[in-house]
Amino acid sequence: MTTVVQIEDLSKHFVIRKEKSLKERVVNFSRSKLHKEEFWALRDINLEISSGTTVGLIGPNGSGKSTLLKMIGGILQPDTGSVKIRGRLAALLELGAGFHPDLTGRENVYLNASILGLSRVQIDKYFDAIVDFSGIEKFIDTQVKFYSSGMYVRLAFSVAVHVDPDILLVDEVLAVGDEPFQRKCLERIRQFQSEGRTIVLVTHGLDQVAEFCDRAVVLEKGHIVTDGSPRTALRLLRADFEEARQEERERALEVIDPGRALPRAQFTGIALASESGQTGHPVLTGGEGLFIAMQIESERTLPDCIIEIGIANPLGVVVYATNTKMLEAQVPPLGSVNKYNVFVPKQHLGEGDYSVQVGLTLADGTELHRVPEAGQFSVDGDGRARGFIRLDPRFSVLDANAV
Ligand SMILES: Nc1ncnc2c1ncn2[C@@H]1O[C@H](COP(=O)(O)OP(=O)(O)OP(=O)(O)O)[C@@H](O)[C@H]1O
Repeated sequence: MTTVVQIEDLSKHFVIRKEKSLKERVVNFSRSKLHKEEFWALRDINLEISSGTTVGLIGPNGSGKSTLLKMIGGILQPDTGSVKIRGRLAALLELGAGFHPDLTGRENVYLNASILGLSRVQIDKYFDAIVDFSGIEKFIDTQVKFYSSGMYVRLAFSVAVHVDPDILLVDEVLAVGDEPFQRKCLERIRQFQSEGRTIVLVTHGLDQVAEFCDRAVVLEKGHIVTDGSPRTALRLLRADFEEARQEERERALEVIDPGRALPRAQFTGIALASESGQTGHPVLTGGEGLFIAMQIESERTLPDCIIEIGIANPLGVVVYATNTKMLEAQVPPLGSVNKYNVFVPKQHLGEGDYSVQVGLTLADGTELHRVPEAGQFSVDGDGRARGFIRLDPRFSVLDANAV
């Protein structure tokens, strides 16, 4: 496979202008109300993308994903380092990028496609297909400043996929299209994949990354923190999101509950085992049951706690969840160290990898602790089916002489 995008030591900084406080102005004898601050949106990025791969750029808000995509697309210039591209590139970046608001849809198709490298004759040839795919023929002679955001994206995506690109860059914008159009776009992306084109996708739709990408690059604060299989990247990113959520929750609790009336109680140990005694990351075969052992430590006695357990698939979708209240299980008041065991006999999960998540709440639903990836296990299949549940269908022939 050849390298079609080569990024070396790439950095990009922006200058943010902030309003000074009155105190700052007095202390610095300054008349200006603004002060400038340098901000590195990307720092020392090294990335190689091979032809025919689909790469998802993911990460929290403001981590630099769109900036990186714009630099691959040549819209932004690097402050240090370089971006080298091999092949024709089409980009669907921020809303309206590449479109002139005062021109009509028709004029913009010609403008945009010619910027992307198509000749007038080629655009004439593709014009009807572009408009047809966009589904906005009624508005093609309207100035695009009167378009809704969905109409913009419909036309822009349609141009991008008709200019025969080797590399397609797609930012989150697809999300503003309606569901049928999004489905159509994703089908087109699949077609591009089968044709061996390269796609770089920025998205917050983590399920989409798991479904479409061969590789996921996680950005945080302008740095690449993970680069690898979507499963691993998603697991780490979700764990980071959960950690950030817990920290935010702690901070919010400090504000509403300064003396910390809310008790500290948390899971201090989780272990999984198969019915046959395999521990660590057990592999369950033939409907074998699963044991989940857990330990909770609490700083004080707590009555009426609810323990939750969930099983999630590799995309993070919870395929099963329950709690001690739903199970009508008695949880004695929490002491300082508490040990429990949950046994799931005869599980009916389909072949694949799963994770166990646990949570602890008070009876009123107040969350005390949650561990999204408390343990992992796999289920072995017998090759008779795909999917997340295991059924036992029976096939029978009703009439074989109909023809
Ligand atoms: N033109 C600009 N001027 C100043 N700062 C900018 C500019 N463009 C981006 N930034 C800043 O750079 C950082 C990275 O922005 P970027 O849009 O790349 O993040 P992102 O990961 O795509 O975020 P999101 O998920 O919210 O779309 C942000 O803090 C943003 O405010």
